[in-house]
Amino acid sequence: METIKMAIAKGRLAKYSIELLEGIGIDCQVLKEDNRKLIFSLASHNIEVILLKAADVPTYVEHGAVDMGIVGKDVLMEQEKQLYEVVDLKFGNCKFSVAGKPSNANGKKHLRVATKYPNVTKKYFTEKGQSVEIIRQEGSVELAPLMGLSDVIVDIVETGKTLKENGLVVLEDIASISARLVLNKVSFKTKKKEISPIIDLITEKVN
Ligand SMILES: Nc1ncnc2c1ncn2[C@@H]1O[C@H](COP(=O)(O)OP(=O)(O)OP(=O)(O)O)[C@@H](O)[C@H]1O
Ligand SMILES: O=P(O)(O)OC[C@H]1O[C@H](OP(=O)(O)OP(=O)(O)O)[C@H](O)[C@@H]1O
Repeated sequence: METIKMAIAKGRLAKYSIELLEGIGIDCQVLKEDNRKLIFSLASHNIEVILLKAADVPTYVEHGAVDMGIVGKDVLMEQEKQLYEVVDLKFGNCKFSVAGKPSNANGKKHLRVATKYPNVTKKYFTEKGQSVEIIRQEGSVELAPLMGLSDVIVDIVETGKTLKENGLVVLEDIASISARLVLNKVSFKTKKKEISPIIDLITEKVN
Protein backbone atom coordinates (compact mmCIF):
# COMPACT_ATOMS: atom_id res chain seq x y z
CA MET A 1 0.00 0.00 0.00
CA GLU A 2 1.31 3.42 -0.92
CA THR A 3 1.32 6.21 1.65
CA ILE A 4 -1.37 8.85 1.16
CA LYS A 5 -0.16 12.39 1.68
CA MET A 6 -2.76 14.82 2.96
CA ALA A 7 -2.55 18.59 3.52
CA ILE A 8 -4.65 20.18 6.22
CA ALA A 9 -5.05 23.94 6.60
CA LYS A 10 -3.87 25.29 9.92
CA GLY A 11 -6.13 27.79 11.64
CA ARG A 12 -9.90 27.68 11.80
CA LEU A 13 -10.41 24.51 9.78
CA ALA A 14 -7.77 22.34 11.50
CA LYS A 15 -9.86 21.23 14.46
CA TYR A 16 -12.82 20.20 12.26
CA SER A 17 -10.54 18.47 9.78
CA ILE A 18 -9.00 16.39 12.56
CA GLU A 19 -12.46 15.61 13.98
CA LEU A 20 -13.52 14.41 10.54
CA LEU A 21 -10.53 12.09 10.18
CA GLU A 22 -11.13 10.70 13.67
CA GLY A 23 -14.78 10.28 12.76
CA ILE A 24 -13.82 7.83 10.01
CA GLY A 25 -11.60 5.88 12.38
CA ILE A 26 -8.18 7.44 11.81
CA ASP A 27 -6.23 8.01 15.02
CA CYS A 28 -5.06 11.64 14.94
CA GLN A 29 -3.63 11.90 18.47
CA VAL A 30 -0.20 12.95 17.17
CA LEU A 31 -1.82 15.90 15.37
CA LYS A 32 -3.17 17.24 18.63
CA GLU A 33 0.14 17.34 20.42
CA ASP A 34 1.30 20.84 21.15
CA ASN A 35 4.51 21.10 19.18
CA ARG A 36 5.95 22.82 16.12
CA LYS A 37 6.09 19.77 13.88
CA LEU A 38 4.58 20.15 10.41
CA ILE A 39 4.64 16.54 9.18
CA PHE A 40 2.83 13.76 10.98
CA SER A 41 2.74 10.09 10.23
CA LEU A 42 -0.56 8.38 10.98
CA ALA A 43 1.10 5.01 10.79
CA SER A 44 -2.00 2.90 11.48
CA HIS A 45 -3.52 4.08 8.19
CA ASN A 46 -0.40 4.75 6.15
CA ILE A 47 -1.30 8.45 5.93
CA GLU A 48 1.11 11.35 6.18
CA VAL A 49 -0.48 14.64 7.18
CA ILE A 50 1.14 18.01 6.65
CA LEU A 51 -0.12 21.21 8.27
CA LEU A 52 0.17 24.41 6.29
CA LYS A 53 -1.34 27.82 5.68
CA ALA A 54 -4.78 27.56 4.08
CA ALA A 55 -3.67 29.54 1.04
CA ASP A 56 -0.85 27.06 0.33
CA VAL A 57 -2.99 23.89 0.35
CA PRO A 58 -4.10 24.12 -3.33
CA THR A 59 -0.50 24.63 -4.47
CA TYR A 60 0.67 21.45 -2.75
CA VAL A 61 -2.28 19.51 -4.15
CA GLU A 62 -1.96 20.85 -7.70
CA HIS A 63 1.75 20.01 -7.86
CA GLY A 64 1.25 16.55 -6.40
CA ALA A 65 3.42 17.29 -3.37
CA VAL A 66 0.41 15.83 -1.55
CA ASP A 67 -2.39 13.61 -2.87
CA MET A 68 -5.27 15.33 -1.14
CA GLY A 69 -6.13 18.31 1.00
CA ILE A 70 -8.77 20.03 3.07
CA VAL A 71 -9.29 23.72 2.38
CA GLY A 72 -11.99 26.40 2.24
CA LYS A 73 -13.97 27.05 -0.94
CA ASP A 74 -12.94 30.71 -0.62
CA VAL A 75 -9.30 29.77 -1.21
CA LEU A 76 -10.27 27.50 -4.13
CA MET A 77 -12.36 30.24 -5.74
CA GLU A 78 -9.57 32.76 -5.38
CA GLN A 79 -6.83 30.53 -6.76
CA GLU A 80 -8.62 28.41 -9.40
CA LYS A 81 -5.92 25.72 -9.30
CA GLN A 82 -5.98 22.54 -11.37
CA LEU A 83 -7.30 19.92 -8.95
CA TYR A 84 -10.43 17.88 -8.26
CA GLU A 85 -12.87 19.20 -5.66
CA VAL A 86 -14.56 16.01 -4.50
CA VAL A 87 -16.50 16.48 -1.27
CA ASP A 88 -18.29 19.39 0.39
CA LEU A 89 -17.27 18.77 4.00
CA LYS A 90 -20.00 21.04 5.40
CA PHE A 91 -17.88 22.69 8.06
CA GLY A 92 -16.19 26.09 8.04
CA ASN A 93 -19.47 27.52 6.80
CA CYS A 94 -19.45 31.19 5.89
CA LYS A 95 -20.01 33.33 2.79
CA PHE A 96 -18.39 35.88 0.54
CA SER A 97 -20.25 39.18 0.69
CA VAL A 98 -19.98 42.73 -0.46
CA ALA A 99 -20.31 44.95 2.61
CA GLY A 100 -20.20 48.62 3.34
CA LYS A 101 -21.77 51.47 5.24
CA PRO A 102 -25.57 51.37 5.28
CA SER A 103 -25.52 54.56 3.21
CA ASN A 104 -23.45 52.74 0.63
CA ALA A 105 -21.86 53.78 -2.60
CA ASN A 106 -24.27 51.89 -4.84
CA GLY A 107 -24.82 53.66 -8.09
CA LYS A 108 -21.24 54.89 -8.30
CA LYS A 109 -19.76 54.56 -11.76
CA HIS A 110 -16.43 53.38 -10.42
CA LEU A 111 -16.30 51.52 -7.11
CA ARG A 112 -13.25 51.17 -4.87
CA VAL A 113 -13.29 47.71 -3.30
CA ALA A 114 -10.95 46.58 -0.52
CA THR A 115 -10.38 42.83 -0.20
CA LYS A 116 -8.06 39.92 0.57
CA TYR A 117 -9.64 38.19 -2.46
CA PRO A 118 -8.84 40.24 -5.60
CA ASN A 119 -9.67 37.50 -8.12
CA VAL A 120 -13.07 36.65 -6.64
CA THR A 121 -13.83 40.36 -6.43
CA LYS A 122 -12.76 41.11 -9.98
CA LYS A 123 -14.78 38.21 -11.39
CA TYR A 124 -17.91 39.16 -9.44
CA PHE A 125 -17.95 42.81 -10.46
CA THR A 126 -16.90 42.09 -14.05
CA GLU A 127 -19.87 39.74 -14.42
CA LYS A 128 -22.12 42.53 -13.10
CA GLY A 129 -20.59 45.00 -15.52
CA GLN A 130 -19.46 47.22 -12.64
CA SER A 131 -16.15 49.02 -12.99
CA VAL A 132 -13.97 48.63 -9.89
CA GLU A 133 -10.59 49.52 -8.46
CA ILE A 134 -9.43 46.68 -6.25
CA ILE A 135 -7.45 47.63 -3.17
CA ARG A 136 -5.63 44.53 -1.92
CA GLN A 137 -5.62 44.06 1.87
CA GLU A 138 -4.00 41.51 4.19
CA GLY A 139 -6.63 41.69 6.94
CA SER A 140 -8.92 43.92 9.02
CA VAL A 141 -10.61 44.69 5.71
CA GLU A 142 -13.59 46.24 7.50
CA LEU A 143 -11.42 49.25 8.26
CA ALA A 144 -11.17 50.33 4.63
CA PRO A 145 -14.64 51.89 4.16
CA LEU A 146 -14.52 53.36 7.67
CA MET A 147 -11.27 55.14 6.93
CA GLY A 148 -12.25 56.26 3.43
CA LEU A 149 -9.83 53.90 1.72
CA SER A 150 -12.61 52.14 -0.19
CA ASP A 151 -16.34 52.41 -0.92
CA VAL A 152 -17.08 48.78 -0.07
CA ILE A 153 -15.33 45.54 0.86
CA VAL A 154 -15.53 41.95 -0.32
CA ASP A 155 -14.85 39.67 2.61
CA ILE A 156 -15.87 36.55 4.47
CA VAL A 157 -18.90 36.87 6.71
CA GLU A 158 -19.62 34.15 9.23
CA THR A 159 -21.66 35.42 12.20
CA GLY A 160 -21.77 39.02 10.97
CA LYS A 161 -20.31 40.19 14.29
CA THR A 162 -17.28 41.94 12.79
CA LEU A 163 -19.43 43.89 10.34
CA LYS A 164 -21.95 44.82 13.04
CA GLU A 165 -19.36 45.98 15.55
CA ASN A 166 -17.88 48.22 12.90
CA GLY A 167 -21.15 49.69 11.68
CA LEU A 168 -21.13 47.91 8.32
CA VAL A 169 -23.84 45.86 6.63
CA VAL A 170 -23.99 43.17 3.96
CA LEU A 171 -24.96 44.77 0.66
CA GLU A 172 -24.83 41.70 -1.58
CA ASP A 173 -23.99 38.02 -1.11
CA ILE A 174 -21.55 36.53 -3.59
CA ALA A 175 -21.26 32.83 -2.70
CA SER A 176 -21.58 30.27 0.09
CA ILE A 177 -18.35 28.85 1.46
CA SER A 178 -17.47 25.63 3.26
CA ALA A 179 -14.45 23.36 3.55
CA ARG A 180 -13.78 20.99 0.64
CA LEU A 181 -11.82 17.81 0.13
CA VAL A 182 -9.57 18.25 -2.89
CA LEU A 183 -7.46 15.77 -4.86
CA ASN A 184 -4.41 15.85 -7.07
CA LYS A 185 -5.49 14.84 -10.58
CA VAL A 186 -2.71 12.30 -11.10
CA SER A 187 -2.98 10.75 -7.63
CA PHE A 188 -6.66 10.19 -8.29
CA LYS A 189 -5.64 7.73 -11.00
CA THR A 190 -2.36 6.32 -9.68
CA LYS A 191 -3.43 5.89 -6.04
CA LYS A 192 -7.11 5.20 -6.65
CA LYS A 193 -6.98 1.99 -4.59
CA GLU A 194 -5.73 3.85 -1.50
CA ILE A 195 -7.68 7.09 -1.97
CA SER A 196 -11.15 5.83 -2.93
CA PRO A 197 -11.97 4.17 0.40
CA ILE A 198 -11.09 7.39 2.25
CA ILE A 199 -13.28 9.48 -0.05
CA ASP A 200 -16.13 7.02 0.42
CA LEU A 201 -15.85 7.08 4.21
CA ILE A 202 -15.65 10.88 4.30
CA THR A 203 -18.62 11.24 1.92
CA GLU A 204 -20.68 8.89 4.06
CA LYS A 205 -19.67 10.70 7.25
CA VAL A 206 -20.60 14.20 6.07
CA ASN A 207 -23.88 13.28 4.35
N1 LIG B 1 -15.17 33.90 10.08
C1 LIG B 1 -14.32 33.39 9.22
N2 LIG B 1 -13.33 34.14 8.75
C2 LIG B 1 -12.41 33.63 7.90
N3 LIG B 1 -12.44 32.37 7.45
C3 LIG B 1 -13.42 31.57 7.88
C4 LIG B 1 -14.40 32.04 8.77
N4 LIG B 1 -15.24 31.02 9.03
C5 LIG B 1 -14.80 29.97 8.34
N5 LIG B 1 -13.72 30.29 7.62
C6 LIG B 1 -12.96 29.36 6.78
O1 LIG B 1 -11.69 29.19 7.43
C7 LIG B 1 -10.61 29.43 6.55
C8 LIG B 1 -9.60 30.38 7.17
O2 LIG B 1 -9.05 29.86 8.29
P1 LIG B 1 -7.70 30.53 8.84
O3 LIG B 1 -7.88 30.74 10.28
O4 LIG B 1 -6.57 29.68 8.39
O5 LIG B 1 -7.74 31.88 8.04
P2 LIG B 1 -6.97 33.18 7.76
O6 LIG B 1 -7.42 34.22 8.73
O7 LIG B 1 -7.22 33.45 6.30
O8 LIG B 1 -5.52 32.73 7.99
P3 LIG B 1 -4.19 33.45 7.85
O9 LIG B 1 -3.93 33.97 9.22
O10 LIG B 1 -3.32 32.35 7.42
O11 LIG B 1 -4.36 34.54 6.79
C9 LIG B 1 -11.15 30.18 5.36
O12 LIG B 1 -10.46 29.78 4.20
C10 LIG B 1 -12.63 29.83 5.36
O13 LIG B 1 -12.85 28.77 4.45
O1 LIG C 1 -18.75 37.36 10.50
P1 LIG C 1 -17.72 37.11 11.55
O2 LIG C 1 -18.07 35.93 12.39
O3 LIG C 1 -17.43 38.31 12.38
O4 LIG C 1 -16.37 36.66 10.80
C1 LIG C 1 -15.84 37.41 9.74
C2 LIG C 1 -14.50 37.99 10.03
O5 LIG C 1 -13.54 36.94 10.26
C3 LIG C 1 -12.48 37.05 9.31
O6 LIG C 1 -11.43 37.78 9.80
P2 LIG C 1 -10.20 37.15 10.58
O7 LIG C 1 -10.59 36.83 11.96
O8 LIG C 1 -9.63 36.02 9.77
O9 LIG C 1 -9.20 38.35 10.63
P3 LIG C 1 -8.55 39.25 9.51
O10 LIG C 1 -9.33 40.52 9.55
O11 LIG C 1 -7.15 39.43 9.94
O12 LIG C 1 -8.69 38.56 8.19
C4 LIG C 1 -13.12 37.81 8.15
O13 LIG C 1 -12.13 38.44 7.36
C5 LIG C 1 -14.03 38.79 8.85
O14 LIG C 1 -13.33 39.93 9.28
